Amino acid sequence: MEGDSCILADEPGSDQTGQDSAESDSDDEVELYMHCLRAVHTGAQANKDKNKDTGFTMGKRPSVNRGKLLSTPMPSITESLDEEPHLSCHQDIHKDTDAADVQPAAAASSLLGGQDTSPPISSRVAGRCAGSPVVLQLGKGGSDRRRQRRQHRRCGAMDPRDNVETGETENQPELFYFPIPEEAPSKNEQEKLSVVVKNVHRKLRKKYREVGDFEKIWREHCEDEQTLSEYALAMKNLADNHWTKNCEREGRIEWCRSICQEYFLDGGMKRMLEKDEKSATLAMGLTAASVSAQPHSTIPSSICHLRKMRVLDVGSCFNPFLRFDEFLTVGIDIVPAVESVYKCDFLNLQLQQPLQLAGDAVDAFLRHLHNPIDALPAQLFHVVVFSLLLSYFPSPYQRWICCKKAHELLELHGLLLIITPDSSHQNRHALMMRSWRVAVESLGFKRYKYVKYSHMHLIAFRKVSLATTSDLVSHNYPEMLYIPQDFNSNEEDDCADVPVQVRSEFEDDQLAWGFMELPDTPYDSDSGDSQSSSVPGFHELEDHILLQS
Ligand SMILES: C[S@@+](CC[C@H](N)C(=O)[O-])C[C@H]1O[C@@H](n2cnc3c(N)ncnc32)[C@H](O)[C@@H]1O
Repeated sequence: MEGDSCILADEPGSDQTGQDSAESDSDDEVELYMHCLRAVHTGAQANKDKNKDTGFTMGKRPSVNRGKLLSTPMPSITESLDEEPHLSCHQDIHKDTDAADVQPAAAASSLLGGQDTSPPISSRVAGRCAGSPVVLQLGKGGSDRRRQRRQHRRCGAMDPRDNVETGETENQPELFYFPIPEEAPSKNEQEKLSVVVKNVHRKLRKKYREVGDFEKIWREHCEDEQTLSEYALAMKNLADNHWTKNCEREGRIEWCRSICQEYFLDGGMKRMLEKDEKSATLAMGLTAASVSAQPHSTIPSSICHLRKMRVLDVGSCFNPFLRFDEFLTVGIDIVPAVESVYKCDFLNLQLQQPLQLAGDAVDAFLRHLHNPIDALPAQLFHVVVFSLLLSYFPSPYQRWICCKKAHELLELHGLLLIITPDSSHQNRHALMMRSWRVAVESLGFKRYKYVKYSHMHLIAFRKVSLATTSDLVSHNYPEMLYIPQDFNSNEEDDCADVPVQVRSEFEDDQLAWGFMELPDTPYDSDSGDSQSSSVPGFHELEDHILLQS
């Protein structure tokens, strides 16, 4: 899913959204395509059994897994479903399992018979999809053809005139190519892994709600090595085997990288400082001429003469930043999933006096840290990353402690990058994100960038003051770092050892298609630029980032 939504995030209005292909036939084709996908996803086993009954010998059929069309992982389709309501389509899918199961192979045989006369629309659908082609045979002629296709679907997609053994047909029908996404077989595994991860979060929240004492709960949690190891393995597996394949374009790690590049290397920080200086001096009543003469006096020399950006990745798990040369990365985690990550509980990390060393020496210090890490000097890093970290904690106060620590660990003008999961549309949790902003800014940060991807918020804060400006007595800042799950007491009921309900594939696709309609709108808080979206109201679905279907 990440990959899908990313299309809009990065290139709103690009033709990858497929708007140009919403022609009269496309609705039906998309529906058929869906139908076909369901059949392939869910019907493989049922196929075998049913074929025994019907005498179909699918095993003899030439494989349809040929002629890969494109390497893009997921189809990019925005054509709306046709006039049949989704629900009935869904029901159809179940009703027509028999037909759907056998249809692709029979049709594929036709393709092998050399009757490839696919019209352009088919190649457009196919051309934007990955995987192996499945061919559906359709009758000839405009509306007749459409009627026939509907009939075809309702009565069971197998055309009685087709010879399922040879794949030959009486007429010479048009052939439509419908690809099968390659990730289908691994989807179950992905779901299971995401359930492992989500259940850990849920259990923690449940305990917190029951016991209330987050320090006690946290201690017990950190001692539960088996759960933690399972979690780490599941996260690594998701990252290695699922996300890398699915989320080429909307990757949070790439986002972090590009923000750092832009801010530190491409003049982003300089622009921000100029702006700050202008605002400050204008506020003091100076003229524009004297404003432009203000020096950026506060930039630390380690940033002025930057060799590598020093990155602290908290909750690193599998050390995703290690592969980037421009970073000197220190990954920490309560349960490292790879050797290069240091074991460290950030919540209990001790902070020491800043090092008074030259840049080289600081880099050397970072390269020779001891495992596990219990303490670190303040003002050591240019970047602190919380990627999917804060929502792990059951209490807003823990999130707050983390942000406060990040502030202390950052050099002046350093960046705190926060990524937090949320699959709802951009405006749904606007208030929540606003409260996060106020809370984090109260610590001495200023928001630099914000973007909503399909399944997450990504926010960059820059450290603008050495002192923490928060006033805990008069404000409730920690509580402001809330997430919707903090208030959802039902979510954990009985979840302890029961797999959480997973969306059906149909729901997945509805969601996916819905997201493709959304313009994603980067928001630059400093410039105030935002193209806010008017978006449909999806219901809240937690942590879909873990299930980037
Ligand atoms: C959802 S995973 C995110 C992994 C990775 N950052 C990513 O974006 O894919 C959250 C990680 O935070 C780690 N974590 C949770 N609390 C932590 C703490 N107090 N200190 C360090 N790591 C922590 C967990 O062990 C887990 O590996």
